[in-house]
Amino acid sequence: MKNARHVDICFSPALHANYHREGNLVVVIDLFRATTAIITAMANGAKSIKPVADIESALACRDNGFVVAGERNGHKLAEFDFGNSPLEFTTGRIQNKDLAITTTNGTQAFAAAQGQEAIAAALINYKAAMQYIQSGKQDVLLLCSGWTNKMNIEDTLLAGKFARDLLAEAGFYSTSDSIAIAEAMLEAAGSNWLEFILDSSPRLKGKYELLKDDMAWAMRQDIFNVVPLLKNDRLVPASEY
Ligand SMILES: O=C(O)[C@H](CS(=O)(=O)O)OP(=O)(O)O
Repeated sequence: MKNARHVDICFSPALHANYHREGNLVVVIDLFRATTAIITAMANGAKSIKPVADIESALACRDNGFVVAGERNGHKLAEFDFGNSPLEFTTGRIQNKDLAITTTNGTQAFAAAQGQEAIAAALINYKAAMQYIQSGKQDVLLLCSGWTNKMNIEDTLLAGKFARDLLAEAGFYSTSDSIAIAEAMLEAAGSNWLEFILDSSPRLKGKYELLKDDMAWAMRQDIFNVVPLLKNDRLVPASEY
């Protein structure tokens, strides 16, 4: 379709090479919790955020003046200043700081997107991320961080919401089965995503006590208008949307 923009969903960073299209915009999604945490940190004044795939490289960033955030399997790592809870990134702790962050899944998705135009998206910056996507001309790849290279429910729901809203507009199309899968899940979830997620995912139900405040934060829509944009190896604010 001439001039129309293709929309696709990749359910895991491990599948990224199969979905990549030259020059596409990669929208990295990690609702629980990496992109929600990154957006919160940037909205609260972080100067830049460097997603780092491995623990040693993230810690080494301290030598270059970064504060560091590190999490694996939901738990903050020893020696790090922050874990992966968005609620930790308060203005008092993060304003004017350069942050390096490594997490179980989200920072692996940014590693897959390295060298491409990539933004961080969540529900908390949904409208701003949509406006950023709409303002471009490229094909769009919604890249779910998933869980340890597998598909997960929460990122699929959010990717389905972006896809549905983009495809409702003129100028976007898709040929991908991923869209039908994500939209069917979105339909099944109805309006109470958190209830649906907890009912459907033993993994997240088991983590509910640990993550419940962060999950509630992640479910809030459009509280920030910042869009973190990957420039070289760091996320910086795109313009305000
Ligand atoms: O801590 C997180 O939010 C997750 C790990 S898990 O799903 O809780 O095990 O990391 P993320 O990279 O944000 O998916």
